[in-house]
Amino acid sequence: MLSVTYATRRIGAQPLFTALTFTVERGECAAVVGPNGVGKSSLLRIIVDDDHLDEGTVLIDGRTPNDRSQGFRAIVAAELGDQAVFYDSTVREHLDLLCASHGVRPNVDAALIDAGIGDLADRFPHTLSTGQRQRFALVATLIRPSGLIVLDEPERGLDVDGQTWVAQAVAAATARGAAVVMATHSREFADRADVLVDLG
Ligand SMILES: Nc1ncnc2c1ncn2[C@@H]1O[C@H](COP(=O)(O)OP(=O)(O)OP(=O)(O)O)[C@@H](O)[C@H]1O
Repeated sequence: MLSVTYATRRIGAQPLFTALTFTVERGECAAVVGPNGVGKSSLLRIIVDDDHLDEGTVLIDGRTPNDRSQGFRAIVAAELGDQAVFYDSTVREHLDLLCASHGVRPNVDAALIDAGIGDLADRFPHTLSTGQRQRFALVATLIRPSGLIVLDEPERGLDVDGQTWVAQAVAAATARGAAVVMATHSREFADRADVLVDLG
């Protein structure tokens, strides 16, 4: 599903990572780990075509990332901590709109209940707490159809129950055949991953 080959990214003359090579198959979860500033988010941004490699290749289902392509956007679902929201649409309305744009009608309320925020469906996203908003952002990423799910520190801001929910949601996604790649500072998430990409 995701193939990263001899990938090198530099900031100025300074290499972030060099000749990085790994693959993530459908049904697998990869954890990208390493200290602050080592290049985890940069790698994820390259995968979603929001940044570029200096050398090497990233292929998703054999194709170079291209966020202008509808086909690419249909396959890749990402939560990189930069979620924008409409000020006057509720949590449920955001998810209904997102699902409609992907041509699906899942049970939005059930997904919110599963994420522990079933009581927040009629709230505006900007009124949510940090952890509630993170759960909402993750539901938005996980509820739509996808083949590759890209998550930047999904544990960010979450309490223990929230982290347990994310772990279960990621396991459910891989069980249905999606590939997941996540940057994480969670030892537990890293230990559970099928593929470990250590940039440290
Ligand atoms: N557009 C940019 N211009 C200059 N420096 C950048 C740019 N993007 C990233 N960097 C630098 O690249 C390095 C890696 O950043 P990145 O966000 O990928 O790290 P990270 O491993 O995700 O860190 P953290 O664990 O803190 O989230 C940092 O030193 C960052 O300042």
